[in-house]
Amino acid sequence: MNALAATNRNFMKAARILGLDSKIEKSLLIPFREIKVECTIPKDDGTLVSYVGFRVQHDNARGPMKGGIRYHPEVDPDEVNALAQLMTWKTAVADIPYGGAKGGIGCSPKDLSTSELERLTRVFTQKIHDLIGVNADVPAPDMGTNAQTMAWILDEYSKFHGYSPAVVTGKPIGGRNRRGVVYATEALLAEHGKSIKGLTFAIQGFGNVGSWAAKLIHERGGKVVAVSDITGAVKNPNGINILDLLQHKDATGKLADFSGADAMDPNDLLTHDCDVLIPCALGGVLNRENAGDVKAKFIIEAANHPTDPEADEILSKKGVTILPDIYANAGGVTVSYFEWVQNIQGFMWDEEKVNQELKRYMTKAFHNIKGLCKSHNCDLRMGAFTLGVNRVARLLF
Ligand SMILES: NC(=O)C1=CN([C@@H]2O[C@H](COP(=O)(O)OP(=O)(O)OC[C@H]3O[C@@H](n4cnc5c(N)ncnc54)[C@H](OP(=O)(O)O)[C@@H]3O)[C@@H](O)[C@H]2O)C=CC1
Ligand SMILES: O=C(O)CCC(=O)C(=O)O
Repeated sequence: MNALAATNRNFMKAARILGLDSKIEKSLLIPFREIKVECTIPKDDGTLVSYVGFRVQHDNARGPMKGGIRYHPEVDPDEVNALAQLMTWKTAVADIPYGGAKGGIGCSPKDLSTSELERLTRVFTQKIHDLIGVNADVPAPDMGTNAQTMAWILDEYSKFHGYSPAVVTGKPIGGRNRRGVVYATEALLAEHGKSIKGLTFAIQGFGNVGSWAAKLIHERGGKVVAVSDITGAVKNPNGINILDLLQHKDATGKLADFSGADAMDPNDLLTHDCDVLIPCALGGVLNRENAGDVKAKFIIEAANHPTDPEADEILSKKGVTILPDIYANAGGVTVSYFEWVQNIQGFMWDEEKVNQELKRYMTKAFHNIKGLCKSHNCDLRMGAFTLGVNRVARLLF
């Protein structure tokens, strides 16, 4: 099922639980605005190449629209739409004053030089600069983009509007705090009388999100027994030394050929023997083909929409507990909110305050979701969706 159909299906399920009026349902399914732009740049050898960029602004009932920008060959309008809608529910679940948006460019960032990426980012910004803004729509990194991409957007945007640091988050200053997935995991495990220490973890993706999750789990005494990226996968039943693996990836750009673990087929990562599975890469990776073979008892959706609705049903029948994306990875946008607030106020927080506040937001959201699971007798995904959808819908009309 495509990402948009799957996201709409989850939204409709939540709308039915909440008894939403069909007119409100319809207005929440239709995005506020969809932008599609042509981005042509000269390559380093002087030849011209054209890309298509998207920004979907889903809803702004709760505040400026917020969401990442993805550079990936599979970026398409339906997927960006789905991701933008998920941002609306995610920011509402986290209870931060934002709506939802998402953007992307259909390109292979690894095949572009740094100066080509810079030109592409600047052209994209030129095309959308009058539709984003500190109080309108605030981009951030997602797959294939990073702090450098955000710095280029800020610089290009500032040429048109004056220096406006709060127009993007995930900028280089101070780096990006990525403890949210681990705080969410701890909240779920505590509910089941467990902790990270001593449990086994398999992690798909070793980029911005996956490498941080792996590092923090390793630091807390969890055993990361399998990790994959696009170049391959590695496993070690005794636990991989993640600090060594990070050094290896830094030095070689890949996980493959790491001497501290055995190579494995990346297709087996999601069904690897472990207590907790954390998808941190693409959407739709858990589907009816592989869901029946999943061995983990817990799935933490650090990626956006990694589980399609058919897999959701299969996994639920198997008794697997899924911590849904709109809560599990909400730490990223919550820290974006802290960055935006600091930029607007011109007042800097220290890292301890960021961590404390993030933990407070994540813990509160978890308890709010659990409360709704109890009152609606539903799973965590519907607990999170009903929480998010209701917080938006109650502001309409
Ligand atoms: N960045 C953020 O702030 C947030 C991101 N997310 C979501 O988390 C997920 C990951 O994002 P992020 O970490 O930023 O992206 P990155 O681009 O930093 O990392 C993606 C990782 O996934 C790997 N990967 C790509 N395709 C595959 C594949 N087919 N099999 C295994 N691994 C693969 C990449 O491999 P390689 O390293 O070899 O390229 C890379 O390690 C996305 O779903 C994103 O939407 C959610 C919330 C916030
Ligand atoms: O930090 C942000 O603003 C957005 C992060 C994002 O794109 C996501 O949560 O999927």
